Amino acid sequence: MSTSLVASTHQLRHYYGQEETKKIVLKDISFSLHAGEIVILTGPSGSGKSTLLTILGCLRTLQEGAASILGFPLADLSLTELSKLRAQIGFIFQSHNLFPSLTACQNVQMAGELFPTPNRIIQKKSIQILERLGLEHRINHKPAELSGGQRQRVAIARALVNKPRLILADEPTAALDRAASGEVVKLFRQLVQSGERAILMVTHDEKMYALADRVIHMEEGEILVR
Ligand SMILES: Nc1ncnc2c1ncn2[C@@H]1O[C@H](COP(=O)(O)OP(=O)(O)OP(=O)(O)O)[C@@H](O)[C@H]1O
Repeated sequence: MSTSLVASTHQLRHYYGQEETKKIVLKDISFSLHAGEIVILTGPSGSGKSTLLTILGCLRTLQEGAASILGFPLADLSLTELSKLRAQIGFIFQSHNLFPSLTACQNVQMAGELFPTPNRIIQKKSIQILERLGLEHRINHKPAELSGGQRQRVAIARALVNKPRLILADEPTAALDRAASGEVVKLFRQLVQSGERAILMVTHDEKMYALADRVIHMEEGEILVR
């Protein structure tokens, strides 16, 4: 396994609310994620898992402590730099936010278009990953014409098409049947094999546990097991 650091935090704290409603939800979180690793984040509902994922994904502002993603300390970045960094992170969240007016293929291509790659290559890659995820018959369908599990697979294809170095996932296989979730597990394994990228995910899927290098357990905003 490579030792290059993909993401790290040092004494990260996060609060919601203000004054009398202010509540701490992340308490001095310090951890590192290295290239080549698949790490699972567990913990009861409300323990702070999603908050941590969204901070690492530059979707939520860093409040206290330090976090560094792909070598960039988040506190030092401008909004433009943060959005460039965000484009290098693959997100798989439960609310998949597909564009309703675009087909499955066009939704995946949108992610590819963030980079200066010729359109035909992006289209080819988008089709390849959709096929890989068993959606070869749904490439030109719009989200409303797809089942929940198919929409989830389009969202996974969109998150992975650029082969991001950091992949953040919240229950990526929850809406999938056995075959589709098996395909996602294989895809994740292949993605980290090169030793260039890392995956941090919240999951209850046993197949993912078999794949993981480490499990981080959170309770009430703290990391209990490293
Ligand atoms: N936008 C918000 N405003 C106020 N409080 C929030 C907000 N989002 C989350 N919280 C609270 O912060 C705490 C941590 O929530 P978070 O969603 O990070 O936990 P979680 O471990 O991901 O939970 P789950 O497994 O249910 O998704 C919870 O007490 C939650 O109620």
